[in-house]
Amino acid sequence: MNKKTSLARRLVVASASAVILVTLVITPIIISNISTRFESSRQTAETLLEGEYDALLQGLDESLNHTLALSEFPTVREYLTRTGSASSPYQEEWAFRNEMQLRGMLGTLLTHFGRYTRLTLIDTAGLERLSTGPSETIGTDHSNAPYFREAMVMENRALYLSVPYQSAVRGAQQPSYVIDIATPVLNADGSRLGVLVLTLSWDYLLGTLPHATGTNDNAHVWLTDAQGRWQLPDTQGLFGFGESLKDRRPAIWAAMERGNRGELLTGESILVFRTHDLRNDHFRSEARQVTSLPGTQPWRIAISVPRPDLTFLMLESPWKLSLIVVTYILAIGFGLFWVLSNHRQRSLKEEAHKLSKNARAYARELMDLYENAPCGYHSLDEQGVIQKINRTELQWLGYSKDEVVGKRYYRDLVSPETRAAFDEAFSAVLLSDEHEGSAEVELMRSNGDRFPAAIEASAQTDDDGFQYSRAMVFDLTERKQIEDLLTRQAMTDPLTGLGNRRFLESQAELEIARARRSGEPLMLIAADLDKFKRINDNHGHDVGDAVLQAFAKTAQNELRDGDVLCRMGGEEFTVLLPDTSKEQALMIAERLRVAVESAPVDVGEEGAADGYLRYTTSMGVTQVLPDEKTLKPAIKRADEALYQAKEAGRNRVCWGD
Ligand SMILES: Nc1nc2c(ncn2[C@@H]2O[C@H](COP(=O)(O)OP(=O)(O)OP(=O)(O)O)[C@@H](O)[C@H]2O)c(=O)[nH]1
Repeated sequence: MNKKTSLARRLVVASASAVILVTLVITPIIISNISTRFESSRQTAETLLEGEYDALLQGLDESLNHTLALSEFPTVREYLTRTGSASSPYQEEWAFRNEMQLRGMLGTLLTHFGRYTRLTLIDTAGLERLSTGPSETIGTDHSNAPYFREAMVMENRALYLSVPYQSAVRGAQQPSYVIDIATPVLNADGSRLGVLVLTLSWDYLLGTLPHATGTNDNAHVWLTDAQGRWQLPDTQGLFGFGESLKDRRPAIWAAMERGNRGELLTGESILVFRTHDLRNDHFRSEARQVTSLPGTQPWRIAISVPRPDLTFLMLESPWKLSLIVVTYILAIGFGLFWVLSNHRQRSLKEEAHKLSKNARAYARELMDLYENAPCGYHSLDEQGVIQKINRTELQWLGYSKDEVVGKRYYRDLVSPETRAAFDEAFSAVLLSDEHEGSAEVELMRSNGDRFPAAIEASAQTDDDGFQYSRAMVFDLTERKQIEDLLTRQAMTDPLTGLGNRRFLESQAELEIARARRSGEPLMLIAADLDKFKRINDNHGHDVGDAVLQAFAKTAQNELRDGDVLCRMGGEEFTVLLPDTSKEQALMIAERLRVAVESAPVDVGEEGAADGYLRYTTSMGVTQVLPDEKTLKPAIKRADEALYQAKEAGRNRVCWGD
């Protein structure tokens, strides 16, 4: 998985975690809020139900009482008592006044209360005797109407209540719902005079209910008859008048039918309900008995309020919704920020890890270079004690790190002969302005061997001054060997392998000094091959070379180890004889002369007739005098003696004073 995918995945996880976390925190709060709100809604619904119930019954009971009061009104009785046409002008006048009085009173009643739409007086024959309302219908036959038939058999103060129905109302363009309240009109002696019907505006009655229109708290009033028929006009948009709740909401209806009071929860609302049976519960009125059509009572009255849920709460309190949204946004924002900053930190850590890995590898490399460098490295403290030393130098010296670090003075590893040079260089490192010093010394291995080395050191300082001295050490063994070889070559005669004039001079210094120390005489022989030019000329240069080599060999055989034989150039040779007397020197020279004379050189048949070339040598012998610091005077004397030997006929030895 690449880095981008992993970051995207972590961002998603962080967002999801933030959402889950916030949800976990706010869910109990919301649930508690909903439950509090639920309880409050339930109580509101119950309070509203009681209010609606009381208002409905109060309005209805008032109307019942009005009906009863009217039926006992004397003018009403008198009006119904009158039968046939007047027999005298007085009676006619009285009847007219009675009717006017009644009409005036009823008109006042209708306009005063506003809730009644009509009042009808029916005589015992079922004929309408008087009515107030949208139209005069005197003489109409009501004998088959249920309210007439029921009222005609009722006792005093008993009432009949019709179901609400639609009817034309005076002054209104649309028909509206009304309910008829009928009661018998009896004379004081109990004889039946007729029936009084008061028509109550159902719309008006319901309009007095505080929540009938559903404008308060989103509460709705429900009212059905005993069959579940909706008894309210379609003002709340729930059901139409007469619609069957039983068909539309069977579950609710079934629950409502099960008890007189109760509470129901639907998906969207809380519904509290109770029943009211006008036939039994009319005790706030003065009616003795109330009758209604079968199946219309009891009423079921209910209040529904919206059931609080999350959406309800949010819509109810937009600031809560905003708070929740802001909380989610903040949590997600924090989650994303956390992931991004964490990602950055991780990248930095990885980078740092990489850098430190590189640094470690670099340090290892440096350490490797330090330890296995072709030169030695060491660090000394101010006292010259070894603090650090690399593997190369340890191998040269034959020690382990533990044996020297912190334990040995470096100068103890320097040979006593070269220790002064080391001390001087170390002092320069400590004390000189440059804090640098170098020396060529001889170092001693653990097994006692020595080897030449060059040390180049410098001091490491900081604000506190000297910290330690760090030195590079070079093994000079090879260089010395090369130098020695070059020196040897420079001092050696390539033809004979003997030392040359330079070698003689270097040896002369030593021998002169030694002779002076020992007091023993030092002798010098100068030898020169006789007629050598002729050998070259007669036998060739190669034969000449062979003769020179033969002489060197012969002379080496005749001389001791301590004697110094050199070829001075051409056919001239010199011998230094330490600890040798004049007699001995002359004897050695003579022996050499004889040896040469008696040892012809094998040059092959082209070189000589018998294959052997005979040659001789002349020598001058002298002493290197004790007061002479160089060989020069002695060589001069030996050359003079040699010259004498040549002059005297060659192949002889002469002494030179
Ligand atoms: N083959 C050979 N000849 C050399 C070498 N060095 C010098 N000579 C020769 O040695 C000869 C020396 O000759 P001279 O100095 O005249 O002396 P001589 O012939 O020995 O005569 P006397 O010394 O008087 O007996 C010269 O011919 C040189 O060329 C050498 O390395 N090899």
